[in-house]
Amino acid sequence: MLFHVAMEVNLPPDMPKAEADDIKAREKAYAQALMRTGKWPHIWRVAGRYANISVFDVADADELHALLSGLPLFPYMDIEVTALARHPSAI
Ligand SMILES: O=C(O)C[C@H]1C=CC(=O)O1
Repeated sequence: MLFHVAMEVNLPPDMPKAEADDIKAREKAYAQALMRTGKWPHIWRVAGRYANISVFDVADADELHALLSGLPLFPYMDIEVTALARHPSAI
């Protein structure tokens, strides 16, 4: 099942740089591990914002929630999820 996921990151401006760098490094490792499994096949930076548009390919919304809530940056993200269904005109 495919989901369109929009993530916006809002790190506190007063977070120490070392802490922010550590979370970002753990986030990258977590995200790339999921990409290698095929569960996170697309990620695009939203130009001009600390945000991304992603596509997840998972069994259901419960699996998606488990993966998203495991993101190291999850406590600092606003996330919008849209379930995708096959378009009748798609070939
Ligand atoms: O940079 C981001 O968009 C946030 C997050 C999502 C994947 C990743 O590596 O970082």
